[in-house]
Amino acid sequence: MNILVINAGSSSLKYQLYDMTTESVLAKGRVERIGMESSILTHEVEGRADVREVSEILEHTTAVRKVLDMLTHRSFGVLESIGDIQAVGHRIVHGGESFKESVLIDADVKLEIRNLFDLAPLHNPAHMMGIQAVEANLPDVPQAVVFDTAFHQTMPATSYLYAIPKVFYRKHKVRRYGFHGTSHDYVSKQAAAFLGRPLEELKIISCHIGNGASCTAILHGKSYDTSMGMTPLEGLMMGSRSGDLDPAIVPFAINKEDLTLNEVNSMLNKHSGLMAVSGISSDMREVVEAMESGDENARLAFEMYAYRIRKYIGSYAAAMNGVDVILFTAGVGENSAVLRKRVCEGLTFLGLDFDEERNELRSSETRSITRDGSAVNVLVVPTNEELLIARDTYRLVIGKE
Ligand SMILES: Nc1ncnc2c1ncn2[C@@H]1O[C@H](COP(=O)(O)OP(=O)(O)O)[C@@H](O)[C@H]1O
Ligand SMILES: CC(=O)OP(=O)(O)O
Ligand SMILES: [Mg+2]
Repeated sequence: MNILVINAGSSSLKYQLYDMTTESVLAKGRVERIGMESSILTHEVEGRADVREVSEILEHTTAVRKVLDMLTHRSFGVLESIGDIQAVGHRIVHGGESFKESVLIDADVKLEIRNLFDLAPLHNPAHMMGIQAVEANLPDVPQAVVFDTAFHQTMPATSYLYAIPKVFYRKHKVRRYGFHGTSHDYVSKQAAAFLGRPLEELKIISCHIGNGASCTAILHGKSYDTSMGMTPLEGLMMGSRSGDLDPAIVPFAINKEDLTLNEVNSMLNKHSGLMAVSGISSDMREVVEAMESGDENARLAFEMYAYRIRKYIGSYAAAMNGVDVILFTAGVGENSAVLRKRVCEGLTFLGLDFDEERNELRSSETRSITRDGSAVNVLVVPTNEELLIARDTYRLVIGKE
């Protein structure tokens, strides 16, 4: 069975085509700048072709059409016809409290995703465009949705409630949801398999450090607490997001700088984090480069970023009364040895015996970066959200047949 996995953003659409008999990626790519003057489609076929096409793609339906054209292209394609796509799986950032697991799409599911627009105004409307674009192009193909929030639905009330009047939760579902759940779920299972130990026995702290970043305390295989909240703004310092801050700063900024609420929201989501503190970039590679050539603002940004991760690890070790495994994943977590080192340096009190040489080794496989015998295992685990989406979609579609 061939499954197309789609991660639709407001102006972008990433895709991967899986052959589920071997779980191999036949092709992948992304369409960027949808709705702008020159949209860019990048299409990759393992070891065969690399295509970059610039044209005008005004909306998601056309973007999906272009992707399908690419997948069946005479030279760059991997399919005879679009009839060879048997199912489509979508990443949905916000599933609220309605979705505790992945589901096949029907009218009720679409309505519920719409009802959640308020809780994820940047993400869910874009996902809906992706779903509708697939419906328009592949009307008979079953579609599944996989939620970032689903894995965290096991959190206890002590983790998910905010200490504010209950009416906000009752009336408006204001609570902590958590995100990157597909990734935290996948990497925690990979870690247990790597160590050859049952997941149900382990206390894991999973650090998904990418553009968006979150830490999750995974107690015996279930999410117990996580650093993102009602939206993906809470918690760690990120590329362009502030993470935790005193909420009193919001009215203060509105009064003192004459900003609107929307402007403050945009400041905290798009102009804060590494970007704001370094004054250079939201990209960790550029921040590290500047730091290494002596830039003090870049150093401060890096130090704050690492410190916040270490604080969350410490608090989650306390939350679970111990920790067996700390793991790093996603763009920064998988690739930045210097960041991992800085975070782990302050964790010797946990009995963590860091191995600098192992930390420096580059590999696309799961690996340990602590010495044998360390009381806490620190692992680097490559994430693969798309594969998990493809697997869930496959399971749901097969189950229905
Ligand atoms: N070698 C590297 N060293 C440090 N950071 C890196 C490296 N490679 C990638 N990154 C970081 O990874 C981030 C992207 O992570 P990723 O998980 O792909 O993010 P997202 O899926 O949220 O867009 C980039 O912003 C970049 O800072
Ligand atoms: C939820 C979230 O922050 O997603 P991303 O890391 O893709 O921005
Ligand atoms: Mg991501």
